[in-house]
Amino acid sequence: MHLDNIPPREARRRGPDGAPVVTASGVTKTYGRTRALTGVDLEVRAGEVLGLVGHNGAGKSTLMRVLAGLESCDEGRVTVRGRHAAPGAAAFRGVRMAYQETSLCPDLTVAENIWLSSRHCLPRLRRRRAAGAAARRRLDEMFPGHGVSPRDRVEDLTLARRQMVEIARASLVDALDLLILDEPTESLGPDAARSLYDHVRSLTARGVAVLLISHRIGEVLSVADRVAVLRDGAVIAERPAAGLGEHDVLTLMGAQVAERDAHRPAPSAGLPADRPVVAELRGATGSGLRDVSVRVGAGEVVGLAGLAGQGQQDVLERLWRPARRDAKVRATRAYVPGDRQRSGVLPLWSVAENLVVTAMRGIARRGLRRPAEEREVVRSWVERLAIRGGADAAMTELSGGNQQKVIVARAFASSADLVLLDDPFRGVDVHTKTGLYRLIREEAARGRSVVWYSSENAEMAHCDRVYVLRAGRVVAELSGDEISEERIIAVSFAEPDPPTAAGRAQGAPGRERPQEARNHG
Ligand SMILES: Nc1ncnc2c1ncn2[C@@H]1O[C@H](COP(=O)(O)OP(=O)(O)OP(=O)(O)O)[C@@H](O)[C@H]1O
Repeated sequence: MHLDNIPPREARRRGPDGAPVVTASGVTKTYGRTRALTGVDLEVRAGEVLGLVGHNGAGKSTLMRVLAGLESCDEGRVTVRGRHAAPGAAAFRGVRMAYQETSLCPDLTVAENIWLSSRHCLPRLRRRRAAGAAARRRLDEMFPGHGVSPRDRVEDLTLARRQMVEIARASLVDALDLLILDEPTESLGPDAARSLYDHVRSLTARGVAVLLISHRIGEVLSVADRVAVLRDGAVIAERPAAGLGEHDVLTLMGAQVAERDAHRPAPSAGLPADRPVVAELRGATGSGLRDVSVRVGAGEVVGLAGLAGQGQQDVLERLWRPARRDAKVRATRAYVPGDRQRSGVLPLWSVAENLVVTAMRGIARRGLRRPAEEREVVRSWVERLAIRGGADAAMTELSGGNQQKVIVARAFASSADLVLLDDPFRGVDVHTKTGLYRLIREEAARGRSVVWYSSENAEMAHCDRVYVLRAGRVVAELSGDEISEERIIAVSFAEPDPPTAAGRAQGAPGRERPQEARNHG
């Protein structure tokens, strides 16, 4: 059967729109002492988008795996179109899931990955070509201008492109009944996210059910027909999205809404002359940067903003490894990488080991480790960031958001004077984010410096100063009241200067860029 030909509704094995596709009844799931789900009742109906929201560790991913037939439950049952189905049963074939961390094999190509997960719908002969063609068609349809070739090795793709392939992979099946999207837009730019939701609408119009998990509550409310709120493993509310406000949802989730905008710095005008500079780039050029000058004062929180892929990671990289003459960094440094699966998490180690690994040296005396002091450091960070799972849990037992908290805690637990953050709060719930903003300001008040790239412009309001980058150049330096989402967007999209001959030769600005690089914001 041809992959891209989703049959017309009457030919599909689905009921009328609105009929339950997958239903969970009294589902309970425990991992050791952790009760991830407690008696969940939830129904996903044909032709609807059901939004699922909840704090980090609420049980969203666990519930998704149970609903997709990938995991068994301890109590309760899951039915597909009214019939009881055991995990792995053929009934789940039309239920597909796109994972937040992606499920792709990094050392295989895009086409090979597609063949692995969709081989039952592909011809046996010339399979690589068929898988490549199907992948390209679906990517073109979902993410115009994606910039992915079926021959690309997944490992070489950016986070955003990997996410696009993951979503396309999930939707490639001969008869899609339910598409589960776990934090699909955390690594995508606004254009790619818009394209995705256009596609979601075309799927629901054909009767496919979509389950959307996201911490971006505004996005959920604008896309979903219904919203279910999961709290500590139980569905505590299920409402139509129309008429629900962001504030209502956050309150149901248990977030302290009033605190959200606290912890903003007092407005300042630029870097005070008397503040020592701990790190500096002077006219940094090459590997993505073009004459970038950036200064970071002691105890300052400096933001890097602009559309994604405009050189922000290169600035962080240059401050992290200041090998060249144009970089002067006096401070000791810690780095929170953007891609936690590739370079952040030490998966075979416990939470405590992951957390203390950078602080160990500072805690040790005469080269000897001090286990009691290490345990105390770990305990205080687990408590401070409310890391669900505890110090002794294996890293892989933690939910995605809690893993991210450990990586942030690891950087701040070190004795580094300068903490470099590469979009660190992806997948972190609103309540935890509030705690992390407070943490950043507290650490800055103690004299620590922070350089922070965020794909969410609103977060930049927590910075003292912000450099906005475009095509590898700093196009604006904002401080105090100038820092606002609107201003950053305006500067990011302002007409670029006409390219110079030298610029054209280097090929940086003024050139057509792929969607992913152009549109993250
Ligand atoms: N394989 C596992 N082993 C042990 N505990 C687990 C495992 N998977 C999940 N858990 C625990 O179950 C709980 C629910 O985790 P889950 O990943 O479902 O949360 P979530 O709502 O998806 O969180 P996030 O928003 O951070 O992704 C957490 O306390 C987590 O530590």
